[in-house]
Amino acid sequence: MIKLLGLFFTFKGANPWLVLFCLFLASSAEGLSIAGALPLIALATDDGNEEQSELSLIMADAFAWLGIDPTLEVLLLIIVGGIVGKALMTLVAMRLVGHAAATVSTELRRDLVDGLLKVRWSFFASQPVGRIASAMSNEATRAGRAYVSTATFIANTVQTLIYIILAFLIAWKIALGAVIVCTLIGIALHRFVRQSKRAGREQTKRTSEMIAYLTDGLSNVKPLKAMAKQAAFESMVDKKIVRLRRALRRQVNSQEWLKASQQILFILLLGVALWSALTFDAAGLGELLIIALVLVQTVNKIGRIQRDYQTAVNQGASHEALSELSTKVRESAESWQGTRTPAFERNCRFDKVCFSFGERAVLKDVSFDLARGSLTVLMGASGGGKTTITDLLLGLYWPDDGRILIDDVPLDEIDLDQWRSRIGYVAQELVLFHDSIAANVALGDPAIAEEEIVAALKTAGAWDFIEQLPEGIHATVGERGSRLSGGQRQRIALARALIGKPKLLILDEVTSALDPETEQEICQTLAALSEDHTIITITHRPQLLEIADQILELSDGVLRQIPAPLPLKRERQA
Ligand SMILES: Nc1ncnc2c1ncn2[C@@H]1O[C@H](COP(=O)(O)OP(=O)(O)OP(=O)(O)O)[C@@H](O)[C@H]1O
Repeated sequence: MIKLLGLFFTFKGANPWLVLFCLFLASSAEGLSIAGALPLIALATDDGNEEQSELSLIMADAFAWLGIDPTLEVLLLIIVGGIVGKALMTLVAMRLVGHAAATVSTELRRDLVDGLLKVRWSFFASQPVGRIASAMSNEATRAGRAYVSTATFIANTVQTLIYIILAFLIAWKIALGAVIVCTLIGIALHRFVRQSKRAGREQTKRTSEMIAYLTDGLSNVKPLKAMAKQAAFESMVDKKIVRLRRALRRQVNSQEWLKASQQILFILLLGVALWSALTFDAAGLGELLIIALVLVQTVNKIGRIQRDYQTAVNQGASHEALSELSTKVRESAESWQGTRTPAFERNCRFDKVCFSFGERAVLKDVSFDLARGSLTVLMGASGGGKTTITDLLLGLYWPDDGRILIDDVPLDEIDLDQWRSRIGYVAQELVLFHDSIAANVALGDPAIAEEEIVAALKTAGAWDFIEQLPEGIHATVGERGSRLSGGQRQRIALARALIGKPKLLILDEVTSALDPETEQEICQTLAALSEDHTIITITHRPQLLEIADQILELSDGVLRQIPAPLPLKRERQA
C-alpha cells in the first residue's frame, strides 16, 4: 500500500494536490449539508428545548452573522446544495484520477516495451513471451485500477476525517465511541484484507501462467491439430483456468466476507447504542435522530475505507508484479561502451573466438575473415554453433575469449546500434507480423517509400507472386504469415533484410523452404548482391555452396575452411 500511496503522490503528469483539494471541497460541501440537517431536524421534531450541539451553535452563529433566517427553505437549500457540491467536486477529482490512472497504465506499458527492446538477447531465453503479453494487457490494466482504488481510498479517508471532526462537534461522546469500536472491528476484520491481497497476487500469477501457456499453444496450433492433441492441450489450459477461478473465488469471498461482517457488526453496534440511549437516557426524537445520523455515517465511512483499502491492495498486486518485471527488464538491459563508427571497408574478422553456454563449449578458437564483397557459406551439424557465430557477429553475445574485429577495430569499441544498422538479417525462425506485406518489409519505418519496398521485393524474387495478389503489397500475410507458403515468407524476409541497403547480409537458412528453381533465382540474386554486399549465409544446400567465395564448416566447435568450387562471381568477372 505504501508503494501505491507513493505512486499517487509522485506520479508524473498526475495532480495529486489538486485532487486532494477538490476532495477537501467535496467533503466540506457534504459537511455543510450535514450541518444544515441539524436545525432541520430540530425544526421537524420541534425540539427547540433540547441541549444544542457544538455544531448547531456554530451554525446559529453563522446564520446570525450572515443575517439569514434559517427557514425550512434555506436549510433545504443548504442540504441539497451541499450534496450537489460534493457530487460535482468528487466528479472533478475522480476525473483527474481517471485520467492519471489511464496514464499510469500507458506509462507502465511504454516503460516495459522500451525496456524490452533494450534488453540483452539472453533475457528472452528465460522469459515466456506470454508472461510479457499478460503484463502488457492484464497487469497494466489492473495497475491503473489500483491507482483509482488508491485515490478512492484517499478520497474516502479525507472525507471520513472531515466527517469525524463534524461528528465530534455534533455529539463527541457518540463519535468517540463509534471511532473506537469501528477501529477495533477494523482490526478484527483485517484478515479479510490480507486474504484479498494474497488472492490478488495469486490471480496475477495465474492469469500470467494461463496467457503464457495459451500463447505458446496457439503458436503451435497446427501440430496440435495435425496430431489430434487438442484435447491434451485443452485439459492443460483448463487446469490453469481452474486455478485462476480459485484465485478469483478467494478474492470475491474475502471481499464479500468483509462487507457482510462489517454490516453485521455495525448494525449490532447501532442497535446497542440506540437501545442504551432509549433505555438509560430517555432521549428525545431529535436527539435520537442525531445519534443515528452520527453513528450510521461514522461506521459506514470507516467501513468503506477498509473496503477501499482491500480493493487497492488486491489490484496493487498487479502493479507490484509489473514493477518487478520492469525492474528485471531494466537490470537486463544491454549495454556497451563502444562509440566508434564502424566503417566496414575491408573485412570483418573472428580472431580465436571461444564461446560457451554454461558448461557447454560451443566455439573453440574460431578464426575466419569475411572480406568485403564476398559470399561466405557456413555449414555444419545441427546444434554445432552456426547461429551462435552470427549472434556473436551481431553483438547479441560476447566471446569468452578472442576478438571480433571490423576493419581491425574490436567490436566492443564500436557503437552497436550503428553496426547493426548496417546489417540485413534473416532469422532461421521466420515470424511475420499479422499485417500487410509492405508493413512486414518496411517494419513500420514510415520513411521507406513504396517504390523501395517494391524494388526490395523484386530483388528478393518475391514480386512474381505478389503481383498476382489482388491487393498487391497491401495484402495481409495472416497470423505469423500463415496465408503464405514457407518459400514466400522467406522471400519477404529477404526483402526486409535488403530494404535498408545493408553492408552485411546475415542469412540463416534463407533458401531452406524454396523449390530448386526459386533457389536458383535467389542464388543468382545473392551472387549479384555480393558484389556490393558482404554475405554470410548458413546453409546445407549445394546450390549456395556453388556460388560461395568461402565455405566454412563447423564441427565440434572447431571451424575449418573447405575449398570453394569455382565461384560464379569469379566466373562472371573472368
Ligand atoms: N540460449 C541458449 N542457452 C543455452 N544453450 C544454447 C542457447 N542457444 C543455443 N544453445 C546451444 O548452443 C548450441 C549451438 O546452438 P546453435 O543454435 O548455434 O546451433 P546451430 O548450428 O545454428 O544449429 P541448427 O543448425 O540446428 O540451427 C546448441 O547445442 C544449443 O543447444
